[in-house]
Amino acid sequence: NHPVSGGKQTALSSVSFFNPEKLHSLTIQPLYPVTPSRPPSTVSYVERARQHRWRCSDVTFHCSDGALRQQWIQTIREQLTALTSRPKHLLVYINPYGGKQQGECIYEQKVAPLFACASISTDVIVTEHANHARDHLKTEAELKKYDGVVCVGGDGMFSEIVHGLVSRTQRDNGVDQNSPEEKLVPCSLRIGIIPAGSTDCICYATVGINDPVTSALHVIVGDSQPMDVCSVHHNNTFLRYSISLLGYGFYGDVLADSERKRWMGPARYDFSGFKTFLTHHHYEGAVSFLPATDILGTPRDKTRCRAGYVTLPNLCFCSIPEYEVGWGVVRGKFLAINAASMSCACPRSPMGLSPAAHLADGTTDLILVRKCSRFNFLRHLLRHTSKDDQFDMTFVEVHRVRRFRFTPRHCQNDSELDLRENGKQLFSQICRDHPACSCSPAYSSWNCDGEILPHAAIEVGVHCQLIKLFARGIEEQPLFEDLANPPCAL
Ligand SMILES: CCCCCCCCCCCCC/C=C/[C@@H](O)[C@H](CO)NC(=O)CCCCCCCCCCCCCCC
Ligand SMILES: Nc1ncnc2c1ncn2[C@@H]1O[C@H](COP(=O)(O)OP(=O)(O)OP(=O)(O)O)[C@@H](O)[C@H]1O
Ligand SMILES: [Ca+2]
Repeated sequence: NHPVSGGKQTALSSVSFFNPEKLHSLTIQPLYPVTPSRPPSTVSYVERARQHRWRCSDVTFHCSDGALRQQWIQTIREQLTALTSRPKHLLVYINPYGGKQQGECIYEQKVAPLFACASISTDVIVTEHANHARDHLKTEAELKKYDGVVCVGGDGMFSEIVHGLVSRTQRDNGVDQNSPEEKLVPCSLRIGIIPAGSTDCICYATVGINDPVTSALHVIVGDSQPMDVCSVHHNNTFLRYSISLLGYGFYGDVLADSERKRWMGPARYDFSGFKTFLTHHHYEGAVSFLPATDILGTPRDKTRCRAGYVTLPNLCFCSIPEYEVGWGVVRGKFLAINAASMSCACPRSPMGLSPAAHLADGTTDLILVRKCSRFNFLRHLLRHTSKDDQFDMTFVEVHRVRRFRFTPRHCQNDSELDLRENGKQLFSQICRDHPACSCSPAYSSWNCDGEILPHAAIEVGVHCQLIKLFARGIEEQPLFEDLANPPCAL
């Protein structure tokens, strides 16, 4: 019996509302009265749009009965207070130099107004240098004050937050990160990513799109998506964590080259990708791995990690002793050795490096691309841009694993670093000896979520569901009728 109209109006106050059926709503805003006797009220809510985008809309209710109106607002407030998963106080880090250097602008214009509308208070830190956010989280931040940490930036910025939070959690719990066998303690605070980077692969694979408003709305409604984290060690020394891609050979060389071209912005990856493709270096070594034998899926099946995918936590990291399963070893010359702990879907490759990889199953997909012709490697790369199976090639193999190690051929015991130092010398010596050959250097670098690692010989273990994001995984595309449905009133 009460007329409903759309459109935004200035709010007097706001509370949030959530209808799990179709709409994930946000706020009800009792408005300035149109006439003093009949003040309308506006409910803001989340509406699904195309390609996994979420948008904030609102609906205005007019009610002639002031008491009834108050009752509506009261009821909505009570319902919202009962939603304990929604964050109320967030710590926000903005990288002003990520991606196209739009981080601050994106946050101020698109995200801050939504947080304010949802009554979320924030402490905002604009970072002043690389690792500012990581070190602040590791040592100073008063984490008890917050319900979550949000980063505005790309995958590199997200990685900083993960390193800060994971290290802090281990330190607070007396866990030694340097031991590769150690079981790490999961972080309690959820992490939100407002995409403003070059690749935004974590955001793309956990939300389905790199759109700041969509990500802000996932934070507001208090979504939670657990994620695996790989720890990387060298000689019992902790190096880094990886959440998306650990890549040696092609992706390591692309990254090393692209770091020198940061001024090009996101286009640096395409430039360096093309250059690395032409260079066509291969690297020799041995990969040993512990296959995940107790899981249902394989990297070659057609299942996709989608919202609501459930894993069996009791089958996660370290639950099966290594000696029961046995390690596999593959030796040879490789163009690329990639470990994808999640699909690594991104705008360059909408299905990702490993389309069937799961966000939170305690495994990583180890992809070995053996030395092959440029033409065949191009065919393999091109398949990342379509639905064709990039693993269905004789020179490619893929294993779903819980741990793996890589030893480069020229690495003997602890002398790897010396060799690496002298790597260029070694390479040029070889090439002087064989002037007509097309030798590859002895070593590539590991690309660990967009950071170069200082060692080629590494040991990697997957830690099942070590962190949680303000996300829900990629939702199956809703039917068109759902999009057309008008918002539900209370
Ligand atoms: C012919 C087209 C083939 C296109 C094949 C594209 C496959 C792209 C797969 C991208 C996977 C990204 C994984 C994400 C890694 C992130 O943790 C990390 C940090 O942000 N990003 C990068 O390291 C950034 C890595 C960016 C890598 C870009 C590689 C571009 C390759 C271009 C090859 C061109 C060959 C052209 C030959 C004519
Ligand atoms: N104030 C700052 N000045 C310089 N570097 C910073 C600053 N804040 C963060 N960084 C560093 O910038 C690097 C890149 O940031 P970010 O991930 O946001 O963007 P990107 O590299 O363009 O995107 P992507 O990682 O998606 O490719 C990060 O590794 C981070 O450590
Ligand atoms: Ca995984």
